[in-house]
Amino acid sequence: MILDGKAVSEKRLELLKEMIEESGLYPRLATVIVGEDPASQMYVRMKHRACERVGIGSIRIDLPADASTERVLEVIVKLNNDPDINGILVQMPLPPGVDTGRVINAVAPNKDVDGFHPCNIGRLFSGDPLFAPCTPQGIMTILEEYRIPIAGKHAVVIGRSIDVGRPMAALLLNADATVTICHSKTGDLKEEARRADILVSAVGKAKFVGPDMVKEGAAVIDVGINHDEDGKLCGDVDFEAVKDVAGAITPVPGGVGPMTIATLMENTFKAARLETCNSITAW
Ligand SMILES: Nc1nc2c(c(=O)[nH]1)N[C@@H](CN(C=O)c1ccc(C(=O)N[C@@H](CCC(=O)O)C(=O)O)cc1)CN2
Repeated sequence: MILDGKAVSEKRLELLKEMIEESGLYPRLATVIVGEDPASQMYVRMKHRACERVGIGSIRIDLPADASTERVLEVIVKLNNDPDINGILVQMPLPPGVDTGRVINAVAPNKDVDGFHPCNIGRLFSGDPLFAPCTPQGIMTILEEYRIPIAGKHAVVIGRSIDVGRPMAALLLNADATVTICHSKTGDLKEEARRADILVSAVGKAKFVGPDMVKEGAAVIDVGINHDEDGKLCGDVDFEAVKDVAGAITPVPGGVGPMTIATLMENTFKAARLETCNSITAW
C-alpha cells in the first residue's frame, strides 16, 4: 500500500479551512528566511500558499545571507512581542554565520509552531506535547489516517536529529510503540532495521534503505530529501526495490513532505486558539 501523504495533506487542509472559518479566528504566521537557498525559498513559498488556502494570514521577513545572529534575534524578539502574530517559523537550515541554537531558543515557546524550542521538545518527551515538530507530527497523522497500528509495535527510527529523529521517537513512544533510535555509530543497523514494524528513515542518503533492511509487511516512512544521479528528487528508501517487501510505504515526492506543511498550518491554528483561550499561562 502506498501511503499518499499528498492526499492526506489535502484532506487535512480542507478540514482545517472549515475549522478556521467556524472558529471566527484569523490566525497569523510569520516566516523568517535568511539567505537565498532555492529549496528554502520554495518551501517558504509553499507555506505562504497553504496559509492563503486555509485562511491564515501570513507575513514573510527576508534577511540577507550575511545577516548576523543579532539581527535575526532582533527580528524574532519583535515578532514575539507582536500581538498580531500567533506563530513564528524560521526556515532551516540557517546560513553558517547564524547561531541556530540561539535563534531557536529566542522564539517564544507559545509561538513556536515548528516545535523546535527546548520547552516544546521537553514537553514532547515528557508525554505532554504542545507543539511537536511538523515533519514527525505529520508522519503520525499519516499513520493514523491509514490506521497503521502503533501501540505495542516495534518502531525503528534511523537518524537522531533534533528536528526529526528524536521527536519522531518521542511521538512513537507516546503512542506506546517500543522504539529504537539508530544512528551512524549503531553496530548492526541492518539487523536493527529488519526488526521494525514501523521503519522511519531520516538519514539524507539516496537508496540508503534497501529491501534487505525491511521486514516483510513493515510500514516504511521515508523522510529523506535527496537527488538521484539524474538530479531527480528521491528519498532515503530505494522505493522500487522496497515497495514489494513493505506492507505500506511513503513515496518521495508525495509522502512526508506535504504533511510537514499541513501540520504547520494545524500548529498555527492551535497557537491562535491557545492565545484566545489564554490556556498558555501554564507556561
Ligand atoms: N523551519 C523549518 N525548516 C525546515 C523544515 C521544517 O519543518 N521547519 N523542514 C524541511 C523543509 N520543508 C519545510 O520547511 C519541506 C520539505 C519538503 C516539502 C515538500 O512538500 N516536498 C515535496 C516535494 C517538493 C519538490 O518538488 O521539491 C514532496 O515531498 O512531495 C515541504 C516542506 C527543512 N527545513
